Amino acid sequence: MLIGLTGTPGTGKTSASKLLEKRRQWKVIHLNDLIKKEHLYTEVDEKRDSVIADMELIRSRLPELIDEMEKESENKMVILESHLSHYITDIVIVLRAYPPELKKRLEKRGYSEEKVNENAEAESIDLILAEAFEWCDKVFEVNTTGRTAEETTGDVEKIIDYLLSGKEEGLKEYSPGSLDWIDSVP
Ligand SMILES: Nc1ncnc2c1ncn2[C@@H]1O[C@H](COP(=O)(O)OP(=O)(O)O)[C@@H](O)[C@H]1O
Repeated sequence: MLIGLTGTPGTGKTSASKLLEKRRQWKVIHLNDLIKKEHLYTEVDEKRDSVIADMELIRSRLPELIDEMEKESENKMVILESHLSHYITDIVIVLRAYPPELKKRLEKRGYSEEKVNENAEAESIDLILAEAFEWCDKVFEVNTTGRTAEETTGDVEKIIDYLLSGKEEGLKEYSPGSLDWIDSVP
């Protein structure tokens, strides 16, 4: 089973996925690292200090890698961690953070004011969640606001355990669409 872990930068995808690798030995593909390592991008965006991912190349590279990892994975489950993962997976967990809190996290990470505001703005209009609805069959939402990275990891772990056991009815608390942060960014 392939599960996407997506969300605006700073919502905690890397922290949660790394904790799950440690805690549960689950297999995780950190897609943004793979894109850079295997040059799966078309160009470098100097201004934004990022790369423009080549989705065709990524889509052609992932099946083989996922196959390999599913074979190594005891429960055949692989997490694809990236703010792009909802373009690839059918099932996705969207991490959310109240934009003013998200801004603090990104400022702490040393992002430029422009990049902080751009991401806070995207989070306030539910951009990633809307894309996830468009691209994915199953969407779950985890609000990380005011919680620790460990608590967020526990939420993600609970969703995945329920999915693995086929008991999705227990995941009502993670149904998306209850957050409205449209007015949270001046
Ligand atoms: N509830 C939370 N869940 C995840 N990360 C959190 C949380 N609260 C604060 N953080 C902090 O926010 C930052 C999230 O960074 P990271 O995991 O790299 O996010 P992403 O991979 O989504 O860009 C980390 O410094 C983390 O410690």
